[in-house]
Amino acid sequence: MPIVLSDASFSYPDGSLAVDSVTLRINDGERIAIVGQNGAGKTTTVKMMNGLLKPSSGSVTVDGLATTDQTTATTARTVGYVFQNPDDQIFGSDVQGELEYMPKYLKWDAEVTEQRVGRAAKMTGIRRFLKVNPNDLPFAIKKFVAIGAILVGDCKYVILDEPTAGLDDRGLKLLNRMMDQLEAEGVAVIAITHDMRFVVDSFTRVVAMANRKIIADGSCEEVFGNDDVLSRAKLKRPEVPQLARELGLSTTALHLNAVVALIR
Ligand SMILES: Nc1ncnc2c1ncn2[C@@H]1O[C@H](COP(=O)(O)OP(=O)(O)OP(=O)(O)O)[C@@H](O)[C@H]1O
Repeated sequence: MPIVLSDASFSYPDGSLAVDSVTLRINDGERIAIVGQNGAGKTTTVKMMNGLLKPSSGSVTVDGLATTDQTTATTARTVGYVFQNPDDQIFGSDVQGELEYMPKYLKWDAEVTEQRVGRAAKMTGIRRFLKVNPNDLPFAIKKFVAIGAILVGDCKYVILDEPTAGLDDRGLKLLNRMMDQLEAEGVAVIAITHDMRFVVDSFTRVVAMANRKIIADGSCEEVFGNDDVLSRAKLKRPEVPQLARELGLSTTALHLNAVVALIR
């Protein structure tokens, strides 16, 4: 069962329209990158997916249930949302406590809690920091604590807001490995990102937003091959496909090995 936004719009209480009539379907186990310039409406769109915001008009359903008919807490159990800034999410005094917050709130038994916390800590590479205060951790590790706290739950959809910001190569590898594991488990990953290299390396579907609307929804090849979309969404083509174009080799090659093969 999917997440379906149908002509969903959202206006903030001050009256400003942030998302204008967006229609989008996210299937189980999909990987989708949502891209577009600041203020395009990306964060508002994903907050509608997990019930943090309810559409002002149109509808948002998660596995067939309208978010307007459910509490945010109920929708958020199916659609996890990892905030862009871990400091907006983390409040536990140690990492273990942070990871155990949801199980305690939902009164899971000790065995299930231990198993889910262990799995989330392993997937996010934070096992050796369980006794540490998150505020004493570097930003990148704190980001993984924030992700881990969401993965403890049994979400079918995980939203990551700017997951690569502040990550080095090691963090990026860990993030990709974690996304591969989620994909293998049939969990959909929806990421908002300004990192176009991450998009071409790690996603198959790209949704581009501009001026509160979706202006493109397709494969990386389709979106990064479309000059009109790139200019309207103010996106920069990643270096490798840009180089392939400038050398007159290909308008669709995205990865270095494809470009090297063309040169050879
Ligand atoms: N709490 C709010 N009150 C009023 N307007 C808001 C609020 N939050 C966002 N907006 C406005 O809604 C529009 C869409 O914002 P949104 O945060 O969804 O965009 P975004 O694409 O996620 O941007 P960014 O990449 O900067 O996070 C913007 O014009 C923004 O100024």
